[in-house]
Amino acid sequence: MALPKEYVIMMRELLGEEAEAFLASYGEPKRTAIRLNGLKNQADDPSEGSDLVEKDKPSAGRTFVQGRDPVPWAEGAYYTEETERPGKHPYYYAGLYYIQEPSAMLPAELLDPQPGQRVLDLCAAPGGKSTQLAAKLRGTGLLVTNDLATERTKALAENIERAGVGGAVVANESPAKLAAAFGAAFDRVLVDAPCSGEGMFRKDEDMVRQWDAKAPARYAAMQDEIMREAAKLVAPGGRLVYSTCTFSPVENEGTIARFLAAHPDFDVVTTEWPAEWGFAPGRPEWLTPEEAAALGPDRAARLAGTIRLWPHRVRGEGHFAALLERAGPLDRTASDTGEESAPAPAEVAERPKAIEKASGGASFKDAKRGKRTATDRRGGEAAGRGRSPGSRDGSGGDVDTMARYEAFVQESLPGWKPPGWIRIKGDHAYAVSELAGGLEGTAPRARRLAARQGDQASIRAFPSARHGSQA
Ligand SMILES: C[S@@+](CC[C@H](N)C(=O)[O-])C[C@H]1O[C@@H](n2cnc3c(N)ncnc32)[C@H](O)[C@@H]1O
Repeated sequence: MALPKEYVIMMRELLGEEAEAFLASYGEPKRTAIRLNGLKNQADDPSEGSDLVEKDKPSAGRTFVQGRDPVPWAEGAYYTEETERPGKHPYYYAGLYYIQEPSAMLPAELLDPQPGQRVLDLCAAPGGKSTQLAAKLRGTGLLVTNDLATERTKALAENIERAGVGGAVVANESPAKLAAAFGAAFDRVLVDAPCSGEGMFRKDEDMVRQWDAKAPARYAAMQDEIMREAAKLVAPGGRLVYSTCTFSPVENEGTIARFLAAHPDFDVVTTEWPAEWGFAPGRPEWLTPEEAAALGPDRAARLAGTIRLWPHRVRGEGHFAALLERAGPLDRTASDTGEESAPAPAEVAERPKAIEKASGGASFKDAKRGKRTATDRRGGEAAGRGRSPGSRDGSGGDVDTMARYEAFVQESLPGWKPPGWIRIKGDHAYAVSELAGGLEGTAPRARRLAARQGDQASIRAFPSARHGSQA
């Protein structure tokens, strides 16, 4: 593979004696893998949860991975051959697995969301890490999955839907707008940042063509801005993973150093991994003198707790990941185990102040009182009485669709309650998680975002259950 000259010089300077082994890795095949979707590869006994790989009765997805090498750092992930085409298999279209580069599976593992938590994936498209995070939530809690690029967000929404994710909200917003809408509401935040992509040269030769020596500095400025907003979204005691698929220090240790210097309430969490996986520590000595001075020697040394994945050391492509924690007690509103269902609106008494504030307070009080808007109905309640079929409800929903949805539930699913409140969008009915209260139905600002979307989804709420127009 022909690498840019300046890139080779830069990597030789960084890696010294190790550079030859690193450069030789470009002659090796790229690493490929799939990750079983824990939300769909259920074992026969539902009480067995999503601990699927150890079970005796293989689901269709598990049959597909039999005999393959597991990716050791990722739950339910297996290497594939470079020549295979798992994207053409019906199981892929059924959402039984997701095709994901093995190193790219590390950030979600590091973030390690627990069932019941509120999780934000800020730069999420096309959704590899979001689907992984969703599987870890096991249908509980809330996943807000966002990307700034509209076209990419459409692919993200499709992947979330194919994976059968419940309780998710897909957003197409700037981090600043999300920070204004939600505040510090998330237990876990992932920033899988746009980057110069040096770690993906073997996987995607377009990345080689697009690279130039100024790219790392350009991306670093973008990363600083995203991280500034991301910090506002992390709850006290919450965790933030920052990851890239590049090697340049200014986008990795540099971004974390600049972030920590500006956010004394965040610190690096050091994790330990089996030596045979080949993970390497971050390199504080690669900071610029300015970055090092702004952070101070003690905090700079903490950067050794970040993780570098080098293609000549791990069975995967190039990656960087940093696990950060915000100081303070984590004030969980959902249960720690997350096994209980989400509270009904009248019970959401311990909703974080940040959401309450962002939603203007009044609507939250309405929710506490059990008052509902036109789109905030549970199955079985009457819809659109006194309104002509086809007229719009309060936030762009179609009253006729709501009526057909309710008739369908009454006739075909008597007694069934959706696991959230119902929002009508076009000819679909979505059950929106109660934990998304700051976004839909309670937050006037965020509701405006959703309402102005036209046919370009700005915010799409994904259901735990979804019913088409035949409803
Ligand atoms: C490395 S990719 C994310 C890959 C994704 N996490 C996955 O696992 O499939 C980075 C993403 O950041 C998005 N992006 C770029 N600038 C952004 C910004 N300011 N805010 C949010 N997302 C942004 C890009 O559109 C791109 O989809």
